Amino acid sequence: MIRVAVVGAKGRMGASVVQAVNDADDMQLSHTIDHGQDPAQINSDNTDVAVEFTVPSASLSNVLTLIAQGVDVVVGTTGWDEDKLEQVRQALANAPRADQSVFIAPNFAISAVLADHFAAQAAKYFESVEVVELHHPDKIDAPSGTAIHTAQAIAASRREAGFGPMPDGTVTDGGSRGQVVDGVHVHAVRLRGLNAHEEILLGNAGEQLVIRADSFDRGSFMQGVLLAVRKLRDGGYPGLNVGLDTFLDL
Ligand SMILES: NC(=O)C1=CN([C@@H]2O[C@H](COP(=O)(O)OP(=O)(O)OC[C@H]3O[C@@H](n4cnc5c(N)ncnc54)[C@H](OP(=O)(O)O)[C@@H]3O)[C@@H](O)[C@H]2O)C=CC1
Ligand SMILES: O=C(O)C1=N[C@H](C(=O)O)C[C@H](O)C1
Repeated sequence: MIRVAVVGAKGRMGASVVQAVNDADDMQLSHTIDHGQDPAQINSDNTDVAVEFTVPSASLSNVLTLIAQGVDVVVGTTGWDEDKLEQVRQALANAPRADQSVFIAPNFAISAVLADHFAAQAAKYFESVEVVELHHPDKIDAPSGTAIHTAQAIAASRREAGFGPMPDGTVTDGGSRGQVVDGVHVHAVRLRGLNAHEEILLGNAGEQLVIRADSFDRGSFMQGVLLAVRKLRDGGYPGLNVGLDTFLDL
């Protein structure tokens, strides 16, 4: 049995992970931790893998604590940048176990991971690309971590293809052109009734391709979360890995 701890267990995602672990034949829940509780209760004597879904302002500290406790960590919380990722790499270099793993995924839903992958492939064939993400209104960060990741993948693909900036004659902008991530405009919609959705719009003169992923409920993320837990428990992914495509044959 894989012993799994959940950090952020009372949250929307954390509660779904608790249920998914309880429903899995090969896993047992070791600890549930939420705001105000010390994640250092989790250690390598009681837990194999900790799953972390909290808030961007708390996630790095939780992950560093769990690394020091000798536990592998699967992280779904957003808000990661290169500086934070480097702190995780440094902590792993000094971790209690030589083969310790941290796995971070901007999105655990296969539809979103494939949309991201296809968008990067398609980006080198289109003059214009913009990203629209649409979420439930309780989400605290915008744009979504997934949309930032998608925009960065599109930008890398365009750079590789030797593309310059996209055509854009905008002169006045009160904010309606969205946030520019690595040269790609990203727009965020917050609407009651939505869960997690992303559209990538790609345009050439006279044609358009739209790639869209919809997560209608949080169950869509659970298969990816459990896959990551099993992969880390089986070993073979020491250090820091980012993105569910790490485990997929894309
Ligand atoms: N990678 C993926 O596939 C997905 C990622 N996400 C991301 O996951 C994160 C969580 O989302 P969601 O579950 O909707 O958010 P919620 O606000 O529902 O849950 C966050 C939980 O973390 C708790 N929390 C806050 N600070 C700490 C702390 N220091 N230690 C432990 N627990 C803490 C909160 O408690 P309290 O409210 O009392 O402060 C709350 O219970 C977000 O960053 C979101 O973008 C979401 C869906 C999918
Ligand atoms: O907060 C959410 O709900 C989600 N957050 C992640 C993100 O910001 O990309 C993943 C998914 O979009 C759901």
